[in-house]
Amino acid sequence: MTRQKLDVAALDALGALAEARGWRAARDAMFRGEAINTSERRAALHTALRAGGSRLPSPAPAAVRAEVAATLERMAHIADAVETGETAALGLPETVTDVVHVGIGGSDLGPRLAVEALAPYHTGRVRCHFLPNVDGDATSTLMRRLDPRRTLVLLVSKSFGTQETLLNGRALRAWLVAAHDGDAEAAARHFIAVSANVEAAVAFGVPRNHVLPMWDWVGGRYSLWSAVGLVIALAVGMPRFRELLEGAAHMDDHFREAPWQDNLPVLLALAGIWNRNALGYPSFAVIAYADRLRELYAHLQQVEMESLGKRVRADGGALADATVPVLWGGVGSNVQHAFFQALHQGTDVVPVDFVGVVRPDHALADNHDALLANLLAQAAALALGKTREEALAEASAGDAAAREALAVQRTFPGDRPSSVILLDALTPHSLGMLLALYEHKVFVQGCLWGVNAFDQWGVELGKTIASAILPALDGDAEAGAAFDPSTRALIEAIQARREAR
Ligand SMILES: O=P(O)(O)OC[C@H]1O[C@](O)(CO)[C@@H](O)[C@@H]1O
Repeated sequence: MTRQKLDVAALDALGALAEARGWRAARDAMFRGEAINTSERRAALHTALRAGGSRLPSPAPAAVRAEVAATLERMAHIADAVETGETAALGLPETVTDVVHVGIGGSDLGPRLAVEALAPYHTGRVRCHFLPNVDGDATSTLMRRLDPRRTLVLLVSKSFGTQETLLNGRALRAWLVAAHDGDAEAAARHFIAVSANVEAAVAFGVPRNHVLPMWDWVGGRYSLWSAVGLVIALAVGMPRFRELLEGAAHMDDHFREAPWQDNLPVLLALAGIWNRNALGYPSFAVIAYADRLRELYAHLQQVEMESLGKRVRADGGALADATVPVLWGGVGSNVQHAFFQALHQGTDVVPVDFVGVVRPDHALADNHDALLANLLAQAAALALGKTREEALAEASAGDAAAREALAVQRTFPGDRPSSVILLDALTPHSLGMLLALYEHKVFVQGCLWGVNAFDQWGVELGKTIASAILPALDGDAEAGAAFDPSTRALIEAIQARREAR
């Protein structure tokens, strides 16, 4: 259900634009595995990862489908072994009670969201922990709390070159080696890696038969459907993981079959384009009225902003329009008591996607009714607002001038757009559908804006500078001299305070 500020004529014009930009041909090229990620000369074939759950024949290359099937089999062996406690047969530790998933960005956000969202489906065989950040706080806390002999570490990095992941991996390796009295081989049994760079994972010390593949045709932010999602399979079991894939595949089928007028990803995309380009709204919020979807907006931040945060067209030409709005969000009803004031009466209009769940996984019906009532109320309040006359009728105290002043404060402009997405229940299947819905929304917007939604050159510069700063922080004066005055001053301030201790 949407309350977008679009009339039929505007929607038809946007649909005609999508048709003129060839969204259907572009979509089919993606599903076929053409190199649509032109700057990296790669396919974007995340849909092939879930094609097994599709009703439609997959146009992805047979070799790709075979690799996907083989990898799913390997994941199933591992997940089944963890569930039955027969891990030793796979060269893993005899007992596994805890799994630490080490990875960042796309190698973290999607899997973490899914593991949290599917809590009622957890088998309970293992506890799952996530270690995305290079901040040593979380790493050292985990090393204090967990029993290394019963811990399985998943090193998840498409490139196997990500600083945060490698540093945490090294810290955990040292912890495991120490727990095995210096026996590196025994410690290596605790590692599984998921990477497109198998040789780097092996060089790190992960046994070759513990490395699951990734491929250059899967973007990090689209990778939870691959072995990157092994932690999901460990948490909920492989049959549930396959249901997640199936849900996504059903959304793929809908995206492939439905005309734009009925096509949910296309309609979401067109509403977003209208809000951004016709109405000029600079941001967009996703509010889930479900605690278990608390990480949804964070995952979508990467899916939308890393994909569409581009300032030139895929062919290098200048863009005609602004691209991705800032995506932010949180969990309702908590955020009603935080930033909703600004959504209702602030000077900027922020379109909202409300995500709700009709049937909860608990018996507290009163709580759930209140949750849904809040969702519906917020969408209605944003749309309808409250006129000055209505506010005036409510203001009883004081003289006419005071009542008038109060009424102005209590007026809501309304006419603020939102969409409501309701899941029947939060299951592996519906979660798969929801996440694929947004992936395809992004695809359509990329198509209309003419940008490459599958590269992310904008994250490279900071990484390069951080590598160069490291030796300067360690006291290499020559390295420090190369930086701009602000960076130099900050490095010196940090060094001075370290020395002062
Ligand atoms: O899986 P990797 O190679 O460690 O990369 C992690 C993340 O880093 C990024 O490249 C951005 O820094 C993301 O696109 C990616 O999901």
